[in-house]
Amino acid sequence: MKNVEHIGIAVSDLSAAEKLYSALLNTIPYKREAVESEQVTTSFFKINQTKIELLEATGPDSAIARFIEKKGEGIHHIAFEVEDIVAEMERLRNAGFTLLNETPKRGADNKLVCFVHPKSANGVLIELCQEIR
Ligand SMILES: CC[C@H](C(=O)O)C(=O)SCCNC(=O)CCNC(=O)[C@H](O)C(C)(C)COP(=O)(O)OP(=O)(O)OC[C@H]1O[C@@H](n2cnc3c(N)ncnc32)[C@H](O)[C@@H]1OP(=O)(O)O
Ligand SMILES: [Co+2]
Repeated sequence: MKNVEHIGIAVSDLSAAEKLYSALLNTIPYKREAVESEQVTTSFFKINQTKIELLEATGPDSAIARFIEKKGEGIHHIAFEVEDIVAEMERLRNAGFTLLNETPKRGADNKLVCFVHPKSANGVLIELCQEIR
């Protein structure tokens, strides 16, 4: 793992959350991006080497919609940057972690991503992301 790439926060109203986090962080989002496969729209703030990713569901089957329904708005996941996501997935599988996708999938912000089940990580949803070079 190289660094904490972003912290994902589930929000019900992305525009309202962007205004709030712009005031809180004293900066504005550097990008908004829809990820249709995840039924989310994301908005990214950059704070030096780490980012905040706000996520709003765009459909009822979205993981974000289910999360907010069950737990309300809040921290949804922690994403770590990795050099080689395929090798990291293999390492984690061999170490007994439950992965939520067999192969890396296209994420936001020009990344390949995969997720580790929260039950494998003390109740925290973990995302691995590798820059698409
Ligand atoms: C990829 C685009 C973007 C990016 O950065 O590039 C993103 O980050 S997209 C983020 C949204 N997508 C995902 O989260 C995909 C991976 N997530 C999943 O596959 C599901 O959300 C899953 C399996 C984590 C939970 O699925 P579901 O909610 O349908 O199942 P349950 O409600 O039965 O939950 C099982 C168990 O896990 C607990 N849970 C659920 N979500 C979280 C969470 N975010 N953090 C911690 N714990 C979570 C839930 O409470 C259940 O626990 P239990 O004790 O049984 O109540
Ligand atoms: Co994420």
